[in-house]
Amino acid sequence: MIPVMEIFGPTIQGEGIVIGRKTMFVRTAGCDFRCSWCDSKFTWDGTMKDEIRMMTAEEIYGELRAAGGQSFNHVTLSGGNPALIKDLGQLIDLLHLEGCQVALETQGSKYQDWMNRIDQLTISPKPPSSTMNQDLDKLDDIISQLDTDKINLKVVVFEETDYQFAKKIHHCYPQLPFYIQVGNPYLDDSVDNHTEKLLHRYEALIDRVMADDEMNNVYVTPQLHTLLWSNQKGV
Ligand SMILES: C[S@@+](CC[C@H](N)C(=O)[O-])C[C@H]1O[C@@H](n2cnc3c(N)ncnc32)[C@H](O)[C@@H]1O
Ligand SMILES: Nc1nc2[nH]cc(C(=O)O)c2c(=O)[nH]1
Ligand code: SF4
Ligand SMILES: [Mg+2]
Repeated sequence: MIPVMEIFGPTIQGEGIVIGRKTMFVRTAGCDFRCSWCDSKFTWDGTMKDEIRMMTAEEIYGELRAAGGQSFNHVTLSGGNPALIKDLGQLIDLLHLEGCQVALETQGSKYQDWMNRIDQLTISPKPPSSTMNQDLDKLDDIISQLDTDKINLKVVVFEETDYQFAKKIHHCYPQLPFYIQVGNPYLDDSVDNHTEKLLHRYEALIDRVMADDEMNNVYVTPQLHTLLWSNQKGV
């Protein structure tokens, strides 16, 4: 069984290596981290615990089709930390059988043997501003068990210490595609539009990377969905 917090889409993947891709989302409940700026706290802080549903892979697939019809062939699994859930392998296999590609977002704290069956696996180690103390040996152990052609790294940056952390991670794994993503501090879920402020922060991060001759092989990205829809749920 899989603890599901929400199923939504089709929408665009707003982040990372498949940014812009038409995709459905399955968001699992529960996380082993507590990032200070987590934009999906409702997956772990108890405020929406009544909405968690224990579902089989078949039930999730049925709901994806009910929401998206035939209008998708890509599904993103996020959370919370979907890597906590052993049974997710059944959903990944079913989605593949049904002709869908599968992406997954995780922070690199847990390994599952289904990870090598993900088409685009994004690992997003947490920088100092998150207040998490990412175990870099564990991260290394996980990365060493994965196919390098399937994984990419994404580090969120709010401040200079985060930027230095991002650099360190990139230089540990120069062979992996590296995404540096601007942090969003505007986490209220009102429909207030924070686009202009977010674009300023994005531009500042671009300037930082452009001036740095040790960060040439990187992608600097915003959260596209956040520019469009702020931190609304379900988009
Ligand atoms: C909500 S997390 C869920 C998956 C997994 N727990 C993780 O952190 O990778 C999905 C992505 O959103 C990023 N994220 C979370 N809060 C953010 C924020 N306030 N600004 C920018 N990115 C954020 C995370 O770093 C991660 O890359
Ligand atoms: N559109 C959209 N793109 C996303 N990329 C990563 C997301 C996430 O919360 O993991 C996310 C999300 O919540 N919505
Ligand atoms: S690891 Fe991901 S889901 Fe968990 S608290 Fe951090 S950003 Fe949120
Ligand atoms: Mg999100």
